[in-house]
Amino acid sequence: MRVDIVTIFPDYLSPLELSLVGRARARGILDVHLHDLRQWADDVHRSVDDAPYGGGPGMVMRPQPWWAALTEIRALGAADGRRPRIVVPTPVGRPFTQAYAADLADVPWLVFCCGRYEGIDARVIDEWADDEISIGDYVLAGGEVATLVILEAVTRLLPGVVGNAESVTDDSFTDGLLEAPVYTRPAVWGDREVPAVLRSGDHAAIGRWRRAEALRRTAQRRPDLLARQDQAAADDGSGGA
Ligand SMILES: N#Cc1c(-c2ccc3ccn(Cc4ccncc4)c3c2)n[nH]c1N
Repeated sequence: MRVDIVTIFPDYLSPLELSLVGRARARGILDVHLHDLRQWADDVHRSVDDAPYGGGPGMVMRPQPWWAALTEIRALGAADGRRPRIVVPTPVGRPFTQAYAADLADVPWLVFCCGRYEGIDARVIDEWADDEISIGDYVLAGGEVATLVILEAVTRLLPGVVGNAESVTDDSFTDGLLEAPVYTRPAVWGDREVPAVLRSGDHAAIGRWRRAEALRRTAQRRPDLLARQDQAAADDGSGGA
């Protein structure tokens, strides 16, 4: 997978040199290219923002640098007919979910547009954006953190990245439920003991315990996920969660 990231703060993306994503890059599974938007700004001051039409607080990112940047980046694929999927993190985007991550993990070339200020001129979004994604119902100061979140969730799903493929399929949300609690040694920590079933070696019982715990946790913390499961079950005629 090739990933191009356009930002006025390239250093904000330095975590992509570390850990899971860093290892995927070192192994050639991921090919990340960072671009400073200012290199495309057409004025001597390299300006990327201007006052909003209609007034209001803050500044808006000018269309010209983005248009020039995306035109040049898209042209990289012209010779062999490749076209990138252009992703714009934004507070007004579609919610980012594990299913969305799985969708993006199948895309050979992603381009992330990291906005700042009050956002990017709407004409850029209208023309260029394939996906407008929000990572949650809170307000950030720009798209870089969201790009890191999205890219980590997508990279985990790329073949060969996570050693034990099962740990990806057993993820929270993959089956629509939150994961069961996890434990490791020692068996007793202070006055707390690991549930006996997990040390029983009875894999059927362990599976039942984990499913029950996942359902309990989901009902307690994310009843919306259960409702979604029940609706999906009703739609395909099978039993609920
Ligand atoms: N994904 C995502 C996001 C963002 C986000 C993303 C990109 C930009 C660019 C600029 N801003 C600042 C801003 C813009 C408009 N309104 C308020 C603040 C951003 C926020 N905030 N919250 C999320 N879940």
